[in-house]
Amino acid sequence: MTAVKTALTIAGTDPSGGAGIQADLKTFQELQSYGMSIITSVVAQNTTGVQSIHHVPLEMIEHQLDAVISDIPIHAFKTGMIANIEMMRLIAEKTPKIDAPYVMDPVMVATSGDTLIEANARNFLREQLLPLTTLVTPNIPEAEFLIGEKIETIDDVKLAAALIVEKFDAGAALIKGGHLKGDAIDILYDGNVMHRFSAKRIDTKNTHGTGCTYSAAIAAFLGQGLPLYNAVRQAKHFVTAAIANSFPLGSGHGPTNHWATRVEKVKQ
Ligand SMILES: Nc1ncnc2c1ncn2[C@@H]1O[C@H](COP(=O)(O)OP(=O)(O)O)[C@@H](O)[C@H]1O
Ligand SMILES: Cc1ncc(COP(=O)(O)O)c(N)n1
Repeated sequence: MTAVKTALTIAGTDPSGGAGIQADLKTFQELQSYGMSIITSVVAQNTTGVQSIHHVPLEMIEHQLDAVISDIPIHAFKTGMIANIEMMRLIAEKTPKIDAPYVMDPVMVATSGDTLIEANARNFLREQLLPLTTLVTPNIPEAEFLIGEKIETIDDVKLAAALIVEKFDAGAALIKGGHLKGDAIDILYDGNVMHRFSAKRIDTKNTHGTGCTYSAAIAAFLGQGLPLYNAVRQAKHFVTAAIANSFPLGSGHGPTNHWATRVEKVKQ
């Protein structure tokens, strides 16, 4: 029996390697989980933006899910880009069969500003998928959509995190402060306690894929058996190092740099 833990991502692709499935698999690998992937949409994108999107036929998404679920134990999984209601419905049907933590990155808009999910799918995500999650990880614009209010201060962030758990029934909420001013402060509400994770803001435009990397790291750590707080703490350390080591690849928002993050883990 091997001690290796598996992590599965269900998401869209990024051929330029910075976000989506590619970022998730790189993160799983760096964190020594065995990475697996279900592709929902093939996205032609790079550091400057999204050029076109091809949705994988629903039946093929189902076959990919069945192939993995029927054969391999899944210790944790995450979802990223799920573009439309039909895909969401399929995922809502299939994933309860997976007895493992579920981290949802409610991807709506890429760092470049391009929209990645259909407008009518947002409500479905909030109403049908959120209650299935162990943790949802919205950035500020995504959290604003989920609660239907503007978020400007850390107090607003805390209120939003509480609402997402108590009103919309997410298992826990981690709201990421990358889009606010000042230090990069994220708030985790686990249904009981409000936790705060803070890092110095790094002066860089190379933030393509930060959200994907962060949620993939959390999923990997949960799959390795860490409790939620500890998984987020390790993942925050990992994503901050990946941003600090990012580099100006391409002419737009460069990617975070996973392989330069081989740093010692923080003491819990
Ligand atoms: N410039 C930055 N310096 C340090 N941390 C950052 C920076 N930008 C984002 N982060 C952190 O990266 C993680 C991803 O956040 P964010 O960029 O808001 O997500 P998304 O990619 O979904 O928009 C969070 O932990 C956030 O605090
Ligand atoms: C397929 C896919 N999924 C997600 C993102 C969001 O990336 P970011 O972390 O930069 O917001 C993306 N650009 N492409």
